[in-house]
Amino acid sequence: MTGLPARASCVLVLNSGSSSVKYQVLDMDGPSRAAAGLVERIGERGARLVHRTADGGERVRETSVPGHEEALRLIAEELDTDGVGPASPRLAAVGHRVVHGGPVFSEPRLIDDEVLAEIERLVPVAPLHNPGNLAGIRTARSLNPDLPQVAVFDTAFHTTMPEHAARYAIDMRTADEHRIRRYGFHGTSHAFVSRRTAGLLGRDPSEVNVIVLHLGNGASASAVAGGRCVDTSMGLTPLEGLVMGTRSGDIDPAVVFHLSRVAGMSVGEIDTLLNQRSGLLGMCGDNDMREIRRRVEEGDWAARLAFDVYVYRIKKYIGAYLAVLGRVDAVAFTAGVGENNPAVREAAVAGLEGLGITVDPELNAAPGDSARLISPQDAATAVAVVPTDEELEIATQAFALVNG
Ligand SMILES: Nc1ncnc2c1ncn2[C@@H]1O[C@H](COP(=O)(O)OP(=O)(O)O)[C@@H](O)[C@H]1O
Ligand SMILES: CC(=O)OP(=O)(O)O
Ligand SMILES: [Mg+2]
Repeated sequence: MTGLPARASCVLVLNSGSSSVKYQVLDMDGPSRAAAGLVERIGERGARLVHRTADGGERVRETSVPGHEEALRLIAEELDTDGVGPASPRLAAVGHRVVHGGPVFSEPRLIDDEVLAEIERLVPVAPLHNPGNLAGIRTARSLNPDLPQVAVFDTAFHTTMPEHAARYAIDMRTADEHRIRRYGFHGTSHAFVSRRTAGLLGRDPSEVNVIVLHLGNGASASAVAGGRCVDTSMGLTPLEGLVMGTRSGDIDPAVVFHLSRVAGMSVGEIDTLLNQRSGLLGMCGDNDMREIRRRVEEGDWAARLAFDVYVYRIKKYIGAYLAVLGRVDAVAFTAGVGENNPAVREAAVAGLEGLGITVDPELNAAPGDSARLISPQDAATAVAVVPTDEELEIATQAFALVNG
């Protein structure tokens, strides 16, 4: 990366999970990707870093990574080699994905001690996510205390939800005292994808209604009216809604009482069951859709049932959001499963032809890595595959914030 001018046009984006850190450096002059990578299995055996350079090169390091501090130090070393490390004058900011922003944060925020303390207070409602986000922020700050750190919240896009969509029908005083309401997550992705979908239709986001289906490891649906979120499937925590890799999504809350009273499970055990041992994994032993599809093709009964429950839930949300929006211009599939799995897309809209929602089998099956329509040309509602780019969205928001 020699020959580029040394000015602060780059943003380092960190998506710190409990056992992994995904990162990218984006040069906002392009925008173009200056570097990207992943440290996985932090605190476990077999930890490794995979670093990709702008010219398509790859460097892999297999080494012990006991915690986030060591992970970020490794990342900093690799980025230094490419001239875009945390001390480089080319960096304008670090943008952090923060999953839970609670009721306070509806916009990206420059991180100070107060913002950090609030993210910490939200750990109980995002136990799988906020602790990793915090570790990433603290370590990045210590590596270069002078570099602006910006938090971009998964919940921010959903703060436009009306009260009737955000409220649970429970005792109002209890709800308010404990800030219990539906917050929604993956908002950075829902915002990016709904906007891109409008672009694909050649229309302004303010004119179109879109149902976005973000189907990754975590999965959520949103109803977006004229660029604003009016409902989404995740709630107080990222457990509500669609069936996910390891999370149940919607269940009768009385299942929790039953597991406690009848099965004798503790709250912690039930939490682990619903968040980490349920969903696709709990139903068939696999949470990777590629593996599940392979098993379905072989006639595996458990994989078939898990698949059917997964796509049936998606279909129910499409129907619900059709009712919420009144008129739907497009249904957009995104994230790992949504972008790559034609069988899921086909099954999720099967039977909705009467509502104007259907896919063209050939377009749906055709591989591709850019935003594209997969519905028949004369369809009333467009169905689209729209790759998400949460990192680009985070970098864009962080860069805009530090540049006033
Ligand atoms: N080619 C593919 N076909 C089907 N599923 C895929 C494919 N590639 C990735 N996936 C699915 O995407 C999931 C991960 O999605 P991703 O959006 O990367 O999740 P996250 O960001 O939550 O880790 C994997 O669990 C896998 O099931
Ligand atoms: C909020 C959430 O579920 O995030 P992820 O998909 O990264 O687990
Ligand atoms: Mg993701």
